[in-house]
Amino acid sequence: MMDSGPRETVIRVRSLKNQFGAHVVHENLDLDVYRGEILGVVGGSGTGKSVLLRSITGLQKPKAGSIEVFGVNVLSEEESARESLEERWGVMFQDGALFSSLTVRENVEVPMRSVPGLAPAIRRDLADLKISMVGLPYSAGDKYPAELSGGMRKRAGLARALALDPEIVFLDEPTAGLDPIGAAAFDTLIRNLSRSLELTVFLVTHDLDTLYAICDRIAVLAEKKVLVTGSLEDMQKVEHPWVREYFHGPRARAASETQASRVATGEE
Ligand SMILES: Nc1ncnc2c1ncn2[C@@H]1O[C@H](COP(=O)(O)OP(=O)(O)OP(=O)(O)O)[C@@H](O)[C@H]1O
Repeated sequence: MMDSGPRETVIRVRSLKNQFGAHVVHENLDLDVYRGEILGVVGGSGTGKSVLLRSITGLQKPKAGSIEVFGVNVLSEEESARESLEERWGVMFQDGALFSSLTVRENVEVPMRSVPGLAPAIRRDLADLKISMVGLPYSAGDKYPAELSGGMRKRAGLARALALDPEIVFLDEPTAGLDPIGAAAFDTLIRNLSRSLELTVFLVTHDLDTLYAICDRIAVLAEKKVLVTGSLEDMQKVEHPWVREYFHGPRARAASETQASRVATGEE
């Protein structure tokens, strides 16, 4: 992330509450996301990482609180304001969430269909551009999701998330289910796209390698809220039991060593 001058908050969550029946998932949750950063959102299973992502993107109506994206209140705005906001972000769900009956190119074209006056031929060319941006071969555009590997499907999902040139992308466990080499390649792709397109990335992950390799900042969900935010270094000092176990455990050490060797061998 470029770190020059004061940081611009692009997502501001305050006093968020989410509840399903008697089960309170979030209570008094606050979070700021800054322009251009890659924020890694971590936490134990069921702490509500996906629910947070869904709340911010308007897919889950919270019980209480406020959510502003680019200064617009996601929860109370009129439909038209919300729609124009939705053009400024893209979402990639875990399995890519592609339409199985559409080719990759047609999937990437879906969000573009809402843009008035965009001729089909231009839409097609733009979709091909997005497909190549995520490192898929040109031929992938004509394939159906079932014909692709898991890693390629994720790339296709990312291409669709990038369809409208968003300023923010939300990624829900992008490397889940990928082998380590595929996961590392996906991390590199996210980082390179984030830098070249000046994207803000909200990234839900369990993957410590991803945190070490590409995240500028980490937000830990625990005890129904964002317990702490900061750098990896900051996380080392947090005394909370889950945070200690997560960032001091053997997997964290392995991830830290992997990243150190990547830097040493110039892969970084
Ligand atoms: N639509 C829903 N109805 C009822 N409960 C829900 C719903 N969506 C989520 N929950 C519950 O909210 C809690 C948080 O779910 P969420 O999927 O956000 O967790 P998570 O932190 O992303 O977990 P994981 O790391 O396992 O993916 C869980 O207990 C889940 O069962």
